[in-house]
Amino acid sequence: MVVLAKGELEQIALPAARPPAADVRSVDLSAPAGPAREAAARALVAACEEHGFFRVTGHGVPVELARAAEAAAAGFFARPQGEKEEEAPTLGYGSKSIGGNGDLGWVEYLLLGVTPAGAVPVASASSSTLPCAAVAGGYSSSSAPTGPLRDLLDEYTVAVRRMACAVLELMAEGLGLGAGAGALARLVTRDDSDCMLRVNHYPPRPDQLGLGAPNLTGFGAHTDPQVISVLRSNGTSGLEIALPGAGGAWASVPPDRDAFFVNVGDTLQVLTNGRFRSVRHRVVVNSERSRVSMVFFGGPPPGERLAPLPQLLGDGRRSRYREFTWTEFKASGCRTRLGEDRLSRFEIASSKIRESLADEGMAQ
Ligand SMILES: O=C(O)CCC(=O)C(=O)O
Ligand SMILES: [Fe+2]
Repeated sequence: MVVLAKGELEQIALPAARPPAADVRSVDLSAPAGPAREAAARALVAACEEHGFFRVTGHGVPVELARAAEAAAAGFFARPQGEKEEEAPTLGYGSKSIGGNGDLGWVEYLLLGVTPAGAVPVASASSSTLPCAAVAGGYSSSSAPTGPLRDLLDEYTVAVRRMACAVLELMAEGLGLGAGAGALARLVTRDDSDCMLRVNHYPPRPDQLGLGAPNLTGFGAHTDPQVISVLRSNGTSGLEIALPGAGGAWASVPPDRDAFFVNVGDTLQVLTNGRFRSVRHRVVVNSERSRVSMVFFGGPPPGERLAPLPQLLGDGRRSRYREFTWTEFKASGCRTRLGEDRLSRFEIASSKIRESLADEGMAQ
C-alpha cells in the first residue's frame, strides 16, 4: 500500500489525457550471424539514435523465470504493510519516495544492488537508482537470510545481466567498434560494476479519487543515469517515453509481457558523444490493474573513467563531455531532483560558456 497525505496526492496528480502509442522498434537478439544479425544491429543503433528506447525479442531469458520472479514480487507487495516494512533491510523495500530530494510517486518498490554474491538490499533511506554518493563505493553483503523471493530475483538478475551484455555486444557491432567492441559489455559485467535491480509496484489508482479524477504520477519524468536499463512488466500500461524534438511530447509504450524494453542511459549518451539519446520516461498510474515492473540497471564500476569512445569521435570531432568517473557522476547527481538534467554540468560547451561568463564577471 502507498499512503499519501492530501497535499502529497495533489503533488503527484496529472491531467487525465492519455498520450498516443509510441512506435517502439523491435530488435531480435537471436538473429543468426550474417545479414539478419547485421540488420538487427542496425535497427538497434537507429532506435538508440531516435528514441533511446527499443523492445528486445529473442532475448533468451526464460519466460517462466521472469513470470515466477514477478509473481513472487507481486505476492510480497500484497502482504500487510508492517510485514513489508520489516523487509527493508533484506529486500530494500520502500514506498512513495523516489531519491532523497522530495520526489514522490504512487509506487512501492524493492531495490537491490547486484554483487558477485547475488542481489543485496540497498538501504531505503538513501535508496535510489539515481546517482547518489551513498552507494558509490558498492554494496556490502547482507548477512540477512535470503528467501525464495530473493533467490528468484537473484536468478532473474543473472539472466537479465547476461542479456544486457548481449545487447551491448550487438550495439558494439552496430556502432562498428571493431577491436574495442568488448568494452561496452565489460562495463556492466565486471565484478565491481555498479548494477542494480529495482522492482516497482504501482497499485491501482485509489478509489477515493472518484471517476474523472486525474491520473497519478507513479514515477516522475527522468532519465536513467546508467549505461542501459532493461525492463519488463506484467503487461499493464503506464510507461511513457518522451519523443524527440522540442517539447518532448509523451507517447505511451504498449505493454508486452514477454519482451523486454531497453532504455539508453546518461552514461551511454556520453560514451556515444551524444549520438544515442538518454530517453526521458515516466510512469503514469491510470489503470484499474496493478503494474509490476522489474528493471535491471547496468552501471559501470565506481572508478571507471567515462568519456566518449575514441572510435565515435570521428575526424576532428570534439568531445561534447569532459571525462568523469562514475563515482563523480553519482556524487554530483545526489543533490538533484528526479527530473533534472544531470549531464549538463559535464558538457564541455556549457562549462566553457560558464567559464567565459565568469571571466567577464557575469556569472553568479
Ligand atoms: O516501472 C517502470 O516501468 C519504470 C521505472 C523506472 O523508470 C525506473 O525505475 O527508473
Ligand atoms: Fe527509469
